[in-house]
Amino acid sequence: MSSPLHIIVNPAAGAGNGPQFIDNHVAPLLDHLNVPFQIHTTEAPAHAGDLGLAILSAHQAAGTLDPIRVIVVGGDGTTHELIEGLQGSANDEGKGSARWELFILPFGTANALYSSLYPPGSPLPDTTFLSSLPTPISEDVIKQILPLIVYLSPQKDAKPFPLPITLTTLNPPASASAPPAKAIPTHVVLSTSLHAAILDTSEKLRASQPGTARFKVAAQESAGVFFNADATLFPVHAAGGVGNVEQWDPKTDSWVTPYTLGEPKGAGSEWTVSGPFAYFLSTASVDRLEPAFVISPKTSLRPSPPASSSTSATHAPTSLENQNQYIHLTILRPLRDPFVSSFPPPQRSTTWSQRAFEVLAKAYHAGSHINLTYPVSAAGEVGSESWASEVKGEGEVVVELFRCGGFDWVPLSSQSSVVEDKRDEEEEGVDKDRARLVCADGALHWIPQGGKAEIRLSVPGSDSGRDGGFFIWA
Ligand SMILES: Nc1ncnc2c1ncn2[C@@H]1O[C@H](COP(=O)(O)OP(=O)(O)OP(=O)(O)O)[C@@H](O)[C@H]1O
Repeated sequence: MSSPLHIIVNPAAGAGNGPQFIDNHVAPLLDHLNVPFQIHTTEAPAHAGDLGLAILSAHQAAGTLDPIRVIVVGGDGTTHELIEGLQGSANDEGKGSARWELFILPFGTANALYSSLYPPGSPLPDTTFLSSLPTPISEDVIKQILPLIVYLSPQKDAKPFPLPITLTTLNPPASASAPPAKAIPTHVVLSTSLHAAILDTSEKLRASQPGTARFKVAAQESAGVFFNADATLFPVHAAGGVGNVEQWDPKTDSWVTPYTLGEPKGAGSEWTVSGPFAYFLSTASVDRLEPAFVISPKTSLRPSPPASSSTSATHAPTSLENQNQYIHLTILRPLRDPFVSSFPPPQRSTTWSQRAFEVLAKAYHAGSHINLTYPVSAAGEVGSESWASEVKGEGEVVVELFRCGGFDWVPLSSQSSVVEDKRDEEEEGVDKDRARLVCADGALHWIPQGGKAEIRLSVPGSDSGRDGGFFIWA
């Protein structure tokens, strides 16, 4: 008998209707198609990881070489907890680590991964193979089970994509004698600066504002904060080749050698990005954080369409892209703004805050923020026409978009130029310099004082059915 499909459902995610949806729609569908399955319900935070470990044990005890297939019914946080719980544990007694194939169903609040795989308006799949169901399946239900339909469809040429996992290590200063820190896995985003600060505030608002509106309230509070840090970007080193650090050039619509940074180091392959930063977000898997907020529009887990010319078909970065080997960074550095830097430090924060909203609002317009350029001359009133960003104009790009294989984030200690955030002062023992704040798929962590975060990418092999790691059906 083939291994069962496992369904991990989080009754606390999103509007809380995952369990009912499984009972009403998924279970009858699988029963009808004679697909064996087991339902596991999370009972508390982090329980998805324990459930994953129990599934792994049962799978190993059964001695099967099948992949472990799990339908995750929840938000990005539920998948994150499953992956985090399994980290370092998937060793199959020397036979290689287990291969996990995930089907994410969008029952969280933001559903970043699902809406990146299926942006609003995506074409619906052919579901004629479901026409024998006693009750016809509605379009609304189909839109929530798209990965499952790909898998269950009789056309069996589909296969899951490798899911890149970023591994973040929060290291104390080199002088500190601490045991090596355990890496934090993320499958959606790893961020610092404004995005992490927004999550920090929005978690505090979760009880009073369960919907996505709380993110906007939190953004108002932190949009003018400057985060003092340096980042170093590293190239991709993968079996598929080496991929240099590159920067998106909206004027030519192509990836090019970084052009807003100084000179590279490390034999020309490593690049330093000096702060202060306002926004710093990395992802290897999603182009959006919610259906309409397309913050990293060049990121996709789906292979790019075959290139028309044979030269570009064998080009290393394209193949690395198709193996999901790049981390994409979306960066805003406020002092690159000619208006902001023309003001004395006390007024920079409020000036920048308006720019930040101007830019991030454009992410809601199909990710068009990456095409913005600063006006060439820093004249005119803040908020006026001459202050506004242009689209692919003559000035410097507003958003710096890079792709790389990994990076270090090194917070610098608070300095007078940093706008310090005073809101958390009631928290005992926590340093208030929020450049040390890191958000890993919505979970917040602090980099030790004087230390740094090291972010590296782990991508499962995609050529052999028995390769371990996480794969995703879509
Ligand atoms: N039985 C439970 N009771 C309470 N909390 C739970 C339970 N099971 C899981 N959780 C917690 O629910 C939280 C929310 O889940 P999840 O992040 O998937 O949904 P979300 O926050 O609504 O959506 P998204 O992450 O897409 O924004 C998780 O962080 C998890 O720790």
